[in-house]
Amino acid sequence: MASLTLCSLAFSFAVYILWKIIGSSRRNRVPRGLKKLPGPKGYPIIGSVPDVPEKNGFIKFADWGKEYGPIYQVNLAGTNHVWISSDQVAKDLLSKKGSIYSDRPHIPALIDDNRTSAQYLPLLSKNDGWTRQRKFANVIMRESEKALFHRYPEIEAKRMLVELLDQPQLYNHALESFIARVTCRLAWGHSDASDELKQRARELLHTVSPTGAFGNKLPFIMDLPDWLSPAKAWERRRARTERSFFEIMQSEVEKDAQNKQAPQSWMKIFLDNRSKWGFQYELEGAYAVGMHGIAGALTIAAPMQTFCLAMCFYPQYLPMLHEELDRVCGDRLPVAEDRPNLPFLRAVIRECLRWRPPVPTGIPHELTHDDEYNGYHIPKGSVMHPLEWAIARDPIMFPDPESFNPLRWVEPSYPTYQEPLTQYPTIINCSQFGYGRRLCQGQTVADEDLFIGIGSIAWMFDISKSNVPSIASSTPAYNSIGMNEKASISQEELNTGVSAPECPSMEDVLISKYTYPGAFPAGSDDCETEVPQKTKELSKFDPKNIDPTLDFSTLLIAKPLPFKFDLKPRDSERAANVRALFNEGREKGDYSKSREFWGENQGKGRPCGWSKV
Ligand code: HEM
Repeated sequence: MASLTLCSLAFSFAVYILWKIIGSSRRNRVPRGLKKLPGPKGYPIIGSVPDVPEKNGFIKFADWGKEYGPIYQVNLAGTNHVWISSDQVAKDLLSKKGSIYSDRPHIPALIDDNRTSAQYLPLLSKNDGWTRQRKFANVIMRESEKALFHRYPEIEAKRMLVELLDQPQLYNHALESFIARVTCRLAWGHSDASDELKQRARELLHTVSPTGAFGNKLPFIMDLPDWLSPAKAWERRRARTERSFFEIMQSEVEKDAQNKQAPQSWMKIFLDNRSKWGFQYELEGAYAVGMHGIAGALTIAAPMQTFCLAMCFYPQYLPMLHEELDRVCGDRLPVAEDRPNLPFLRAVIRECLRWRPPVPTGIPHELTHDDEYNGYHIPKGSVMHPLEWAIARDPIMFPDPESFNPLRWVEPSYPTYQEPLTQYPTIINCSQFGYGRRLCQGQTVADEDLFIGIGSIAWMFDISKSNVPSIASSTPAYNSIGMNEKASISQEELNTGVSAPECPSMEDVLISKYTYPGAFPAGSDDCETEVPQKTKELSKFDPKNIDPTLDFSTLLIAKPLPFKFDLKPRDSERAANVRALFNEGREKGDYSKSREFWGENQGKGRPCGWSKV
């Protein structure tokens, strides 16, 4: 049996390698009169894979951009990847030639083909499924924007602030929960499933990230039977759980709608106009809505975490933000209508996205026909990366690009300044949302969440680098309905050190990424038992030399890893007001408790449930 297993493994691997060699030699033929794009030479078969570090690989790609120019190519395990570090080149190709540059590459680690299965809109090929789902997405986004997102961000901001007051050391958890609850309400009308949504987002991110699932590194393992391939079995369970979750959510909203009790949501819009969308089967609507939920839950917390980081390392800007917020809002929290009057808040948000782009490598497009650019040949099938990290660091457009400087958006002497200040700066249509026909569809949701979320935190708190460990808020953690009492995201995201002396030090937290993250219940006292152990891999990494503002997670959506800082209410009156507002909301039934979907231990050992990531 064992030898049979080994033989089939060796055979699959050999076929895979042969296929890669044939494919790559075909692609290497450059038509007469054209040049090959420059780029690193790499090794036979595997190309430049060993030269790309797992951590902050985007910096390596940006460095190659400085060496080889604004467009270059790299062979990664037999696939031709083209990296673009200039906004102009990205526009010339991905936008102006959108008809051939708008496909998506295959993601081998997914159990169903991302290009054709109509499950993952952001990953679909440029086909009919993509067209009809994008049309649907346009409608749901327009409707939500018209309704000021049903004020969900403002409602949830109060709960987030109370969580931050009570347990500042779990700031990452509070920020992630804020985003997941708003997105959950937008998708299905209530926040009950926000923990589940976070977990679905987390697992999917692992599967689709080149540095995540094993199946993306060694695609042939996805062709083996499940019993021979634990990574494939893991993915099958993830996909089954995702489908089941989306089905449950759809059928619940349908039931509520029949009883005339369904609040406005993207799902309700789908159900109210079912025949209009042209979806092929009922579940396509469940996926179209669910995927927007996941896309939101994945991305928007990253700039909020970056905001905390920036305020610690560039403290000169927080008083300016406080001044603007106090002048415009006084003793109340910011609301949607304040947008035209808060240009500096918008500048800070815009700068967070530029300084630390949430998707630093961009989401790749695939080229469907051979093309030519400035005398260079770009072969069909190339995976095209608008490298956000480098694009946002163009020194002409962004002088002193490594510095966090929101003034570049509000002072006329900077090239990025734009008027009128009632509208600009804005994050809408910035390069961090991509290019051409695949432009991000959730921009307005992200804009609103960040405006209200970051605005509320800045209105309420002083944020500063932590020098001496201080004691957490004297108010005991709020443990009643509506507050989040359990872990729903990884240790990496929860295990922060804000103002909690007994929690792991920053060094411990840095080291923690080398152990596999597990759940760390919010509110649990035994931080010490969770201090991660050093592992062998630590030899690759010296925590003492890392720039703390560059300590990011390694998946496709890069988030600053938790770090230690002080988060203190600016005055007790604000804190009391927000608590009173939250209590009022609770009494009205505005805040529901998060719900478990898969039974005990999040479905451990069952066909559906949470998987370790
Ligand atoms: C700060 C937050 C966000 C960032 C930085 C971001 C970034 C991106 C990027 C870079 C792309 C790929 C664009 C391209 O291929 O050229 C994308 C696509 C997409 N985003 Fe976002 N996004 C964010 C929030 C959201 C939200 C809140 C939603 C939905 C509620 C969303 C839904 C989508 C969808 C559906 C696509 C796929 C479009 C397509 O492939 O046709 N995004 N996003």
